[in-house]
Amino acid sequence: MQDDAFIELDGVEKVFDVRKKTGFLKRERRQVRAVDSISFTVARGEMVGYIGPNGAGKSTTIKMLTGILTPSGGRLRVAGIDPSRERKRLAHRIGVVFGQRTTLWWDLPLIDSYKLMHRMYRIPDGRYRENLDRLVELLDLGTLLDVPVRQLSLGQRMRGDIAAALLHDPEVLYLDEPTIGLDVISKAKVREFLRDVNAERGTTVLLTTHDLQDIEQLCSRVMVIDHGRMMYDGPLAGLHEVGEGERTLVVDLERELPPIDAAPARVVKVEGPRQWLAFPAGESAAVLVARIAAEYPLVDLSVREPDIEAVIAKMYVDQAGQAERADQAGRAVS
Ligand SMILES: Nc1ncnc2c1ncn2[C@@H]1O[C@H](COP(=O)(O)OP(=O)(O)OP(=O)(O)O)[C@@H](O)[C@H]1O
Repeated sequence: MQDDAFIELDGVEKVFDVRKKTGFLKRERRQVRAVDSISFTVARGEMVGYIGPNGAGKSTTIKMLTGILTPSGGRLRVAGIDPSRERKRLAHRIGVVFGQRTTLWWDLPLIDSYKLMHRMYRIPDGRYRENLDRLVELLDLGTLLDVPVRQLSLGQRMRGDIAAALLHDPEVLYLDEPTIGLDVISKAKVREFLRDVNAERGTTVLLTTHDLQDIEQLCSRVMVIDHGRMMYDGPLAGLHEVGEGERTLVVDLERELPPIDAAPARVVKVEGPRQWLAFPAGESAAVLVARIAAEYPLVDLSVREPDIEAVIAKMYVDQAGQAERADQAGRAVS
């Protein structure tokens, strides 16, 4: 592992047991491998994007990093601490913002949530006041402190949540969709603030988002996860290589069996009798299927194009479309 690694994951897995009702009094047990042998390190002071399609395993990873969930396997450390074993000790060193949910008290004025956090985190009085003043100024919260949280707009609430996550000077900040639903101006404010916190305080930031502009404007590195597996870890500019040249064959066998042996295809995931095989795009799927069918009890199959590539392409197309529409609107006005 890197010496300056602040966040370290080595072969981390999370498997959920899911029970599904399949009939009257009949339930079927199934395992969902939400995070599948993920390894990465983040250095102190780095700002890294963590992206992927819905259900890819991003939130599950963040929940393990905060200690809310215990990994099913592998090794995970944040600031040298095992999050699930020492959740309280870690809580003093991390800040979390879930864009879709608030950590603030809904019916209380914003300032009362901060006062409660002051006590909960046992922040020394001087430090609390200094941080509060700085955050109120930077996030433009002055006129909002006496307003009950439920009366805040989404953008105001988000700024309130970000301040709450930073009051105790955490060394690492996990942001799960911090700009979701915000207008262009609020997005710009939040991004500018995060850039400053990272630059001035050296706060390590892990950012989950569906908005590639968040990544473009904030992160020099991006990690892409799909079906619980790391697909890409590198600069944003290299993203177009993700998934290029590979397709996936999803095979349903009659029963659970050891991973299928069909080189050059390789098994990338197994869930009960279902196996996922990645194979070079240039190979014939029909030949591969015939080979597997001759040796294994095949029930069903499908060929999938790389999901992540499609998702990222879609993100780019959506954003290019938005930029074009904004451009056209701007031209119409002028
Ligand atoms: N508590 C749980 N019990 C069972 N399955 C779960 C649980 N939490 C997550 N999962 C499953 O694990 C997989 C990964 O979910 P996760 O929420 O981590 O994805 P995500 O990448 O954050 O998605 P999104 O972008 O939609 O928030 C999904 O298949 C999800 O249904």
